[in-house]
Amino acid sequence: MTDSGSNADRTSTGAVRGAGRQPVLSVRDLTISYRRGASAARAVSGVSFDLEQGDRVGLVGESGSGKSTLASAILRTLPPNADVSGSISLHGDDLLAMNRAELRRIRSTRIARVPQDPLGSLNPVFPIGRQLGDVVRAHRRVSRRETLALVEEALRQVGISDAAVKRRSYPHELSGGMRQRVMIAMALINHPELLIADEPTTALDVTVQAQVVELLRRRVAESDMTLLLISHDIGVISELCTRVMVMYRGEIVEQGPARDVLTNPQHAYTSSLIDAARGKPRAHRHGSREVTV
Ligand SMILES: Nc1ncnc2c1ncn2[C@@H]1O[C@H](COP(=O)(O)OP(=O)(O)OP(=O)(O)O)[C@@H](O)[C@H]1O
Repeated sequence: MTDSGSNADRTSTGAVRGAGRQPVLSVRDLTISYRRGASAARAVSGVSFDLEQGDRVGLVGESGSGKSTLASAILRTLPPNADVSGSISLHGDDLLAMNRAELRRIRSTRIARVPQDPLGSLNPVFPIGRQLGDVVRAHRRVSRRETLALVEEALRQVGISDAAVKRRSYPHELSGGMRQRVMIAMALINHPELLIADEPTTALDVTVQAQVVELLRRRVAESDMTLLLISHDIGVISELCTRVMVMYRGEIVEQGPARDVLTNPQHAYTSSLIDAARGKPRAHRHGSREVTV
């Protein structure tokens, strides 16, 4: 991850590591506003960063800081009332200029998403195996038999050992943890370069959360994938991420190696987030504004 616009100063380490290679994702001066009637509210303000191959970057920040807006811009799923300026490129390809057909081609094969709510993302009327198979066949010319083999392999890779049976299950027949495993299988089945996970464990029981975090960690490491993980949970970030970006009111206010940011935060807001995660909420000053987390 290289810094290009943040006001934190230790992010240059990523720039050295990525020198000479094209980043997987490059975001430059990204600004996003939502139109509401005659007015507009800015949700993301002049954000710039790079993600290099294999980077696992945690995006943290309080509710409303712009994390999901940033992720939606990268996924090209912003609502029609969003105005975007700046640039986002995926291995040099201009994501913001892509038309629908181009976006269909890159979704799942180059960029994929693990959602917060698997139930809302799965189709209730089809077995999960069929839904995984549809994702494969949307992008590859493979026989039914090959599709089935790929689906069962994908399910086994996320720890679903009785894949031949489980693939016939409907979403409502599975537990929340199982459904999230299915979503991870679906996100990875076409080997994307970049995985965006938006609060992937928030909707799960605490015990299942740990298993899903471990699964994500293993699968991302096995495939040397680039990960952008949005989370409020500093614990999840420290388990999964090598680097951290902190968003505050639409800006990236701090970024750097996870160990440095989480043990020695430079920005008062980041300290508050870490204290909040340790159960020590407190108020601090940010600029002229009083903030409580
Ligand atoms: N569709 C929309 N229309 C108008 N404003 C929106 C829309 N979506 C988000 N916003 C506003 O944009 C700002 C950033 O919201 P966003 O959801 O990106 O933050 P977030 O950091 O992801 O928050 P959370 O952690 O609660 O998901 C907020 O002020 C929010 O109210």
